Parts: sequence; C-alpha cells; structure tokens
Amino acid sequence: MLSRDYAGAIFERTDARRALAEEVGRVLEGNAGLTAEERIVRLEVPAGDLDPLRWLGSQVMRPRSFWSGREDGTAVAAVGVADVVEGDGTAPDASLRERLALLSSGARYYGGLRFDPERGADEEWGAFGAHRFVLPRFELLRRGDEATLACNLVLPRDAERAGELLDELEGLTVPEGWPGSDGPLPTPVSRVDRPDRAGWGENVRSALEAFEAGRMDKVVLARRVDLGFGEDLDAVSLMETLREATPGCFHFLVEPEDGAAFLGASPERLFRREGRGISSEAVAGTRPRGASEVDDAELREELLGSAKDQAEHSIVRVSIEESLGALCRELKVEDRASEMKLARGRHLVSRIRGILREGVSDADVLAALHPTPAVGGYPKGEAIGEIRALEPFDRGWYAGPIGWIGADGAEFAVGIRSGLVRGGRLSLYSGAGIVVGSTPDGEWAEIEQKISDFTRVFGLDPEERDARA
Ligand SMILES: C=C(O[C@@H]1C=C(C(=O)O)C=C[C@H]1O)C(=O)O
Ligand SMILES: [Mg+2]
Repeated sequence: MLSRDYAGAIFERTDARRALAEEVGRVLEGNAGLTAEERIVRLEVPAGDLDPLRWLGSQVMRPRSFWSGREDGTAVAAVGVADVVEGDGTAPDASLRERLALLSSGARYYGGLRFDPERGADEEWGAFGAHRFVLPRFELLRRGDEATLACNLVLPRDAERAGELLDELEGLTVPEGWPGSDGPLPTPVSRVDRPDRAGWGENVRSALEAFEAGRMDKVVLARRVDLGFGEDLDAVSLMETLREATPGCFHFLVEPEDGAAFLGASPERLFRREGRGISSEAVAGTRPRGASEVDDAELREELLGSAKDQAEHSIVRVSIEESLGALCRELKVEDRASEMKLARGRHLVSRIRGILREGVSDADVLAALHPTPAVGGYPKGEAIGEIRALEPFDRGWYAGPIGWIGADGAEFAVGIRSGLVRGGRLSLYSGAGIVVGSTPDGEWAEIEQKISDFTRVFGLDPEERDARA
C-alpha cells in the first residue's frame, strides 16, 4: 500500500512535469516566427522532494550529468543538450564567451577539459572531447529539501522545436520505488594495474633522476587500476554510493554517450569565481586517517611535520600564487598549510583568495591555473613532458578541470579521485606528487589509499598496512 505521503509526492512530481510543459509551450508559442536576437530562457518549477541522483538514474535521455559542490549543498542532475560548446583547443575561449553572453541568470554550462588537450585522446576517451561544456535541456536541482525541475531554451531556434521538446519533457520519467532500495554494487572479478609495481618503480626512479639532474622539482605520476565486472556497471548507482562514502567533496558525473561515464569525488577546488572575486587552494601532501583516535592524531602530526610533504605542498602554493598573481589586482595567500580532513584520508591545504582584473575570463583562469603542480608538476612544461613519456595510458579527463560556468560565477574542481566506467569495466585513475624523498613503495601505497574511496564501495578492503608505509 502506498502511504499518503508517498502518493502525494508522486502526484507532486508528475505535476512538476506538467507545469513545466505548460511554461515551455507558452514561451515557445510567444516566440514562434520571431527573429529576435539569440538568447537563453530558463524555466523552473518546484518539484517536491525528488532526489537528483534517483531522478537521473531513471532517465533514458542522454547525455546525462551530475554535479554537486563541496560546501553549498546544491546538487544538479541534468539530461539532454540545449546548447554545447566543444572543441579540440586547449581551452574553450571565444566561443564559450560568446555563448555566455546569452545566459539568463541561473543557467550554467556544465563540463570539463582533458588533462592534456595537446595529447590526442585514446579510444576510451573519444566521446569526451578535448573540452565540452553543455547547457542541459532539463535539470533537476536540489537545494536543501526542495527540488526544482528546469528547462533551458535557446531562442529563437528552439521555437521551431516545440513538438520535439514537449515529447522529450513527456519522456522524463518519475523514479519509482522512492525511497529507493538498490541492491549492492557488483563485486569486481579482475584487477589490472598500469603500470605494474615494477613499472611504477622505474617511473618513480626516473623522476628522482630528473630532480638530481636539476631538470624538475616535482612531477605528479599517476596509475590506472582497471576493475572488471561480470556485468555492466551502473554509473549513477556507483555515484550514489560513492557520494555517501565521501562527504566534503565535489561530486561529478559526465556521461556523453550511453555506456561511457566519467565520475568522481574530488576534495580539491581548482577555483571558484563569484563576480570578480576568486578563490583557489593548494592541496598536496597526504596521509591516511587513523583507525583509532590516537592513531589519527599521530598521522595528523606526522603530516604537518613532514618536510617531504611540506615541500610537495609549497610547490603547489607558490605556483598558484604566480599564476593567479598575473590575473589578479589583489591576492591573499595563506602562508602556512593546515589540515584538510576527509573520510579516509587527509591532506595539507593552503587557501588563496583574490580579485580578478577586469576583462579576465574563466577561460583565462583555466589556462593560467591548469595543470597546477598538484596534478602536473614544476616546472609545468618539463613535468607534462615527463608524464607523456612515462605514463602508459591516456589520462583523459582525469585530473582535468571539471565544473560549471555561469553568467556571474564559475566553479571548477580538479577531476581527481575519479574513474571511467565503460560497460563492465571501471578504470580508476590516481596520482601522487613525486619529489625528493619519494619512494616507489611509499607512493604506491599513497595511491592505494586514494583509490580506496572506490575500492571500499565494492567491498574490497584496501591494504591498510601499506597505506601507512
Ligand atoms: C593527483 C592526485 O592527488 C593530488 C596529489 C596529492 C599528493 O601527492 O599528496 C594530494 C592531493 C592532490 O593534489 C590524485 O588523487 O590523483
Ligand atoms: Mg603526496
């Protein structure tokens, strides 16, 4: 039997779709045949207590995406494309700026960039493009307890598509079985490490040689761990479970086509812009959380007192200060790293705030900041060269900027603690900052700890002993 609340909620959600259809019909009719200048119109209706990931999981429309910020408690699930800015260039510049000028308040383009746009994409990343920003057709947003269903229209071109649009709206499903009770995620049946332990040892030693020769101070080297499943993996269910296990993180999912989804739970902000104000942060230097309170306090002191981790960290802080300094008329940088505590790990963090000069765009900020030495290295050019030479896979969107751009603001996370779902395979990507003092075993273990957010949700117990090495 349906409880009265449950039946009432279903009614409210179906109603939201109907209310939105009416709004869309009204706006499109009013604009039919007009040759007005292009503009974006955003329509929103209340949608009761819907959960964005639940909603997303039940949609058949593609592409799908999900974003939730680290602090602001807003989650956005989106399907379809009202407009897209994509290309092979290193940063979405002129075209995106042009499209953004059309934005009405509240509308945002969601997307990201490859870590290394100049390196051609391997086949598994083909659908993602070098950069791709989508103004979704439909969104389900949730702030606190209230959900909103939204539709973005690009006028006048969408005025010709009234029938198609109303069909799409009709096709939006209302999730069944709320509150949901999903079965457990499948268990991996295979694991392949790229590079393997021997290859990793060679990569780390090659980096240490480059430091000795004075060619570099830091390079972030990554590994890829492929988990194989006996069945297709549902990316939205995985996102849901991962999100619960990783509070205090940015959560993102980008699924450009059926069966290919990039998703993750990143603790690291690349930047956030509000008007001319910008904030960024250096996040580098790592220890796990302890099993007991005493253990945990010890690990905290160990991290704060580690010369190796402090050096690894300050390279990132100095580099962000240099990059943003050139774009800002004011800049404040914390001169001492503090602790960022996560569910399963901890990092050193230093926060940076500034005021951007007039005329500096989000694309300028992306080009100046990415990749910071938290995911690339220092100097930037040498480090990228080393990564290209040593890593036996394409990073794709891993460690690239991922987030949204709106009219009055923008926010990007660093796309780490992430993986690519393709059918029945999940490729996990994770890196560690290699500096003087790094050892192959220590950095291998640090990466094991970083991917444990994922491996834990599949019931694989990480090697806790190694993580303390
Ligand atoms: C590169 C990653 O993380 C980065 C590397 C860190 C380190 O080596 O201490 C810490 C945080 C991030 O800056 C990753 O998680 O893939
Ligand atoms: Mg480290």
